[in-house]
Amino acid sequence: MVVCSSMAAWAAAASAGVLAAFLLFCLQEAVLERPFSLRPTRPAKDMDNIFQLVRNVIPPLTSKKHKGQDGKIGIIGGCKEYTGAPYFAAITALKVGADLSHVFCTKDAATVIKSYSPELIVHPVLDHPNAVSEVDKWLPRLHTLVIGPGMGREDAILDNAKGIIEKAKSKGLPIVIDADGLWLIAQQPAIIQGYQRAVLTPNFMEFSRLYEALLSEPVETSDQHGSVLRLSQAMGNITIIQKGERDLISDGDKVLVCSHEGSSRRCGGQGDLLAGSLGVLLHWALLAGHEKINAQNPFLVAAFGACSLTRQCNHQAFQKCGRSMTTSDMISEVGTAFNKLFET
Ligand SMILES: NC(=O)C1=CN([C@@H]2O[C@H](COP(=O)(O)OP(=O)(O)OC[C@H]3O[C@@H](n4cnc5c(N)ncnc54)[C@H](OP(=O)(O)O)[C@@H]3O)[C@@H](O)[C@H]2O)[C@@H](O)CC1
Ligand SMILES: Nc1ncnc2c1ncn2[C@@H]1O[C@H](COP(=O)(O)OP(=O)(O)OP(=O)(O)O)[C@@H](O)[C@H]1O
Ligand SMILES: [Mg+2]
Repeated sequence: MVVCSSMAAWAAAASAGVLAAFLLFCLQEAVLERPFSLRPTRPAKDMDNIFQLVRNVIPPLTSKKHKGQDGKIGIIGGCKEYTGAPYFAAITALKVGADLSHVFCTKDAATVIKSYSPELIVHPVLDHPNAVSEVDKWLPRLHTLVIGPGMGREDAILDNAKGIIEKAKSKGLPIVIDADGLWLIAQQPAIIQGYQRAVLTPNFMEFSRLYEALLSEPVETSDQHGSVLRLSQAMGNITIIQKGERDLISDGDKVLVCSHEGSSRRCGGQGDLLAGSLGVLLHWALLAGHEKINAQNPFLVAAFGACSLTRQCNHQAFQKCGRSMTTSDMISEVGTAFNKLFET
């Protein structure tokens, strides 16, 4: 599921004099790569079976819990043009296993999003003059925020998103930043730089924008591992998922690769599904505690879980629908995909 195929990573490991160790863990199903680390590269056997680490953080379903304990997720996004993206993220959070999913969107988008699903709680506040305080009231009751799907790029909304991020940071809330949230971060990286309870989930374009903003040079496309590692370091070791043919995940120290089989169908909305599932898995990974994840970085464990789940949903939906597959078809697969990967 996780591969070591980068020539650059190979060369870096070899030059560090640890080729034997590198070869050893390349042979295993799931490996972790530490290319370009200034410290000696060493195999991380404790993270070899990362699927198992994801399984370990899944909360048991028991009769002793009350509503909310398995996750209350907030999505910041949804405007006149984009109502699908926040819906995909919010409904995926519920289908993965969160108890409550809130969407904070503009007034225009709220009725539309509500009409997609009675399961979502929708707040038409994002273009309100008091948007930041309206959302702030809810933050103590949320476990994770996902900021950006379908948010749009209007200055007033981006300003509100900035204010919401600041409030969330002050409360130590885990934050996923995606889509237009990443547009904001590319303009003003300091908003999130150094806040290690955040995960950024850029697609190809979003990654390029962030990289150029932070490192003042174009992305080195022949060196994907090094690029994601450098960007994470420049962001102050925030976890970054670079989505693509293979998903590269880095916390500035390690690089994980998720190449779980998906399909060649690239309909819009798959990234939104990833962001919503990540919101829940982050909460679970942080709640589980160090022992359950062998003292690994919970943000890496959750990120790997969300990438593999998204790709498995894509794979299953494509088997059924082929070219007509859309993100809604993927969402119908969340339950079985989750079971197959993490509960069997
Ligand atoms: N149903 C809905 O409501 C949905 C709403 N969404 C929402 O849309 C908003 C904008 O998000 P985004 O991702 O479209 O914006 P951005 O990052 O500027 O990329 C746009 C352009 O980049 C290019 N491009 C992309 N990949 C590339 C590659 N590998 N290699 C090369 N080029 C590549 C490609 O350019 P093109 O080929 O069209 O010229 C693409 O069109 C945001 O709010 C998001 O949440 C979506 O979530 C979908 C579902
Ligand atoms: N070429 C590819 N082959 C296989 N899987 C891919 C490929 N490109 C992206 N994916 C997968 O699709 C998912 C979404 O990535 P993508 O780059 O489409 O995000 P996005 O552009 O933000 O999507 P959205 O349309 O929701 O905004 C990720 O899980 C990623 O692994
Ligand atoms: Mg996207």
